[in-house]
Amino acid sequence: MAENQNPAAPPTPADADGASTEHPPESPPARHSTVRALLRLWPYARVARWRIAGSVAAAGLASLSVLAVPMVLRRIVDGPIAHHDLAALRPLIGLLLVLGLAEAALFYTRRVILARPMAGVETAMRGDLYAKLQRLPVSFHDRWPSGQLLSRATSDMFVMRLFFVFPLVFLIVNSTVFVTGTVLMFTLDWRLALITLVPAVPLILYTRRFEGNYQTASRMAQDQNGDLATVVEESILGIRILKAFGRHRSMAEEFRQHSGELRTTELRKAGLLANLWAVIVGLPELALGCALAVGAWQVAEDGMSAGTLVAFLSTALALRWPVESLGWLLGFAAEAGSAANRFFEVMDEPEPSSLAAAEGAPSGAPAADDPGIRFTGVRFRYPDAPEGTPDLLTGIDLHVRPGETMALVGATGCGKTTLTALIPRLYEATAGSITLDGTDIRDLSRLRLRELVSVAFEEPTLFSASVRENVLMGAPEADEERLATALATAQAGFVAGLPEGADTQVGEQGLSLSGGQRQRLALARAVVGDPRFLVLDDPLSALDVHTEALVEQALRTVLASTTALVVAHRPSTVLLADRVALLADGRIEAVGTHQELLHSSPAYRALMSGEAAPELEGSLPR
Ligand SMILES: Nc1ncnc2c1ncn2[C@@H]1O[C@H](COP(=O)(O)OP(=O)(O)OP(=O)(O)O)[C@@H](O)[C@H]1O
Repeated sequence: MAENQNPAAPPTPADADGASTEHPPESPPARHSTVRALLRLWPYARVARWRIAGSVAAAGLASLSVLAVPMVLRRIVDGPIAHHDLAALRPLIGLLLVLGLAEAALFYTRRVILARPMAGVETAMRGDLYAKLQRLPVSFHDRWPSGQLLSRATSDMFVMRLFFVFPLVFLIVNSTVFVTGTVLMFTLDWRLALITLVPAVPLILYTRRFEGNYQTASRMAQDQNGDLATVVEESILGIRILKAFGRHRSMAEEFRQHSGELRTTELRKAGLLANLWAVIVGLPELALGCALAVGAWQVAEDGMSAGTLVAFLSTALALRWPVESLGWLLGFAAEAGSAANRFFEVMDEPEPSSLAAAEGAPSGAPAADDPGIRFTGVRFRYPDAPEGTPDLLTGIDLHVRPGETMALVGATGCGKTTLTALIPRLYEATAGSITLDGTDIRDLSRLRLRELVSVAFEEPTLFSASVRENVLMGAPEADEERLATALATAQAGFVAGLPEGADTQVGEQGLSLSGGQRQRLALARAVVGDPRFLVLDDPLSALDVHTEALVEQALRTVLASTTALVVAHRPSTVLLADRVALLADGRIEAVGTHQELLHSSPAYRALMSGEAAPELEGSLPR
């Protein structure tokens, strides 16, 4: 009896896991989408359908054995007890024992058969979500706070799994038990049954209202949980800045505010549940009291046997759990429904269609009828740019010749990084085309594109892995020699001095290394695959002038066979290039050697005048 007679025992999702999910950028789900959202989970749960059916059957049989007890009691009261026949009592007591043992065994079975397959279902869903997040474009990740995605991949999964293991089974079983018990009550005495069922109508109406309100509150709590996760994540990642600027107090204040909001919502949920509980427990108790009074009067008047009254009351009491559990079962279903909604909000995000389609496209070498990188009429605006703002890139026409290194310069914020991000298709150009050796990048498979183009950004991103693993991300099949050459090209000699050389773990985000060291590893990662096209977004900015000169010298060897576009902020980086392109007002305003542009372009002169050291001018590439 333990499982179904302790309604307070099952954990609510919020109790079980402090941090929940997200903050969907768009509208919250429709109020009554719980069932629809949960139904959409069926393809995942389908694999465990026989287990779910077995669990329902076991729980159903256990509950029915509870309902059989009143019938045995009736026979005991009206038989052996009424006739003082102790010999007839023994088998009936034995039967009660068997029913009790069967119930315990069946409930145990119910738990055991579902636990393992549902853990597998959760793993599959999490795997799909992770894969989807990897496929979604960078513009998606720009919009969605990572804390929100993190909580979707963790606590939401837990809520959904628990729904299948417990509430789903009991929603089915308890409804069946309720119907069976009601029929039994009518069989025993229809008048008492009617009295007992009077509260059903207000209960149903109240429950419907509760469902909508609770779902709204659950969704709000999950969103606030996601916001809270984002704040915690940002304050942990940015702990150095927070400490350096003494901002930990204001961050703590922000945390407290989010935490307080979440607390308020959780209290609201608890209030809604408490009200429902009061109604669900109070009304049936009242009706049962009335039924008891009428029944006792009927027994006194000889209109009913004492055994029937005992059986009726025992049946009504056995139905208390199915009715009372309705509150938290509905609450749990609402939470699981909004968790499922939040899961599908991500899963339904459209993927870049041509990129996805190109997955299966042939990945042969591009046609070389137009060698190099060519931008033709390329326009771009960020999907989340405010309404009415002009396009960031308004018609880029540029040709980087094969084997050439082109520096891209322009005022800060003019779109240099954005332009380079279009080549590996981190963002999709809104118009125009980009070709690599004559092949439109949209016609290349993602794999092929990544093989052809290597990138290194000003902000180097390293992962919690060894130096070797971080560098070889750029060419997993590369051997030791290539690794050593790449490290040498990037002037990453410091690696040899690390405790375990290239096998040294660099810590989360590589924060155990200096900024310049991280940049050099990121550069080594970009060149290790000996890529045909190299996109460098000011990857030497953290290096001192001496090291930068050494890297540049080494890079010349690499760049001799590579077509490269290099965002440059410093004249020293411009020197690396064969030609320079000036980006201004969303267009390429001028192209030429540094010297040519200095003579022909006032804008370029103005841009360089603040930075160009006179001693560099003499050694300009021509
Ligand atoms: N994800 C984004 N969503 C919306 N706008 C963005 C996004 N990233 C950049 N921008 C905006 O696009 C503009 C160009 O940014 P970009 O980083 O390309 O400039 P940049 O020329 O590389 O600048 P810098 O020389 O300072 O590195 C900026 O105004 C920036 O605010």
